[in-house]
Amino acid sequence: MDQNELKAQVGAEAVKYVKDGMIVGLGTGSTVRYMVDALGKRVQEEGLHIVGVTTSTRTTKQAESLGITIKDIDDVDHIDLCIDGADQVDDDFNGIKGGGGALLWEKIVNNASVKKIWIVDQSKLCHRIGAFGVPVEVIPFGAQHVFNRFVKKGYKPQWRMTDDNKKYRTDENNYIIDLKVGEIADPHALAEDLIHTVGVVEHGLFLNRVDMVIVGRDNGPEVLQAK
Ligand SMILES: O=C[C@H](O)[C@H](O)[C@H](O)COP(=O)(O)O
Repeated sequence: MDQNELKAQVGAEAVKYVKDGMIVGLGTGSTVRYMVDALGKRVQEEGLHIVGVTTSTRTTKQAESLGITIKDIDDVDHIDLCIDGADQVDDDFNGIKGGGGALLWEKIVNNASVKKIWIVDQSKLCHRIGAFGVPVEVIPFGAQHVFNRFVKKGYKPQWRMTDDNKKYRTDENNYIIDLKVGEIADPHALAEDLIHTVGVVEHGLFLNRVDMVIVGRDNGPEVLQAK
C-alpha cells in the first residue's frame, strides 16, 4: 500500500470510535483529512449526530463542507474524543506534532479532550523522536531574539517558510521555528526549556498526551494502547 492508502485506512478505522452524540476534536493534516472525509460520510449516510471542534481553519472548512456541525472550543465544556495525526511517535507514545503548523490549537483541543487517538502511517513510528524537527510557535515581536537564543543553545533552528519565501504564519498569526535537534534524549527537559522561553507560545512536543495510536500497516490497521 502506498502512504496515502495507509492514511485513508487509519482515517476510516478511527471514525469507528465516534459514537452518536459525541463532541469530537478534529485534528489537522493529510491523514486527518481522510478521517474527516470518513466522518462526513457517516454524518451524511447514517445520520450520525456529532459536534466537531476543530484545530485549524483548514479542518473547519473541510468539516463544514461535509455537513459536520462545528462549535467553537469555548462553547463546549469538554471534548469526548479527539482524533489527530502526528509527525512522529516513539515507543513511549511521545509525539511530535505541528508539521502542518496547527500545534497550538491542537494542544488546546488535546487538553480539553477526555480520550485521544492519533492516526499515523507506519513510517511515523520511531524509537526516539527528534528526526522530525520540533516546531515551536513564537509571537512575531522579538522572534529573531528567540531564534538567536535557540542557535546559542545548539537547537539548530530554521524559520518555517511559505512557498513564496515568506515567514509562515499560523492561524494565530504567529511564526514557527523548527528545531532540527535530531534524536532527543530527554524530551521532557527540552519541553520545559522551550515553554519557559519568553516569546514561545507553544511547542510541538506532545508528551503523555495520547491514549491510543492507530497505525496504518500493509496488512491492516494496528491499534496500540498507551500503557
Ligand atoms: O500541524 C499539523 C499536525 O500536527 C499534523 O497532525 C501532523 O503534522 C501530521 O500531519 P500529516 O498527517 O499530514 O503527516
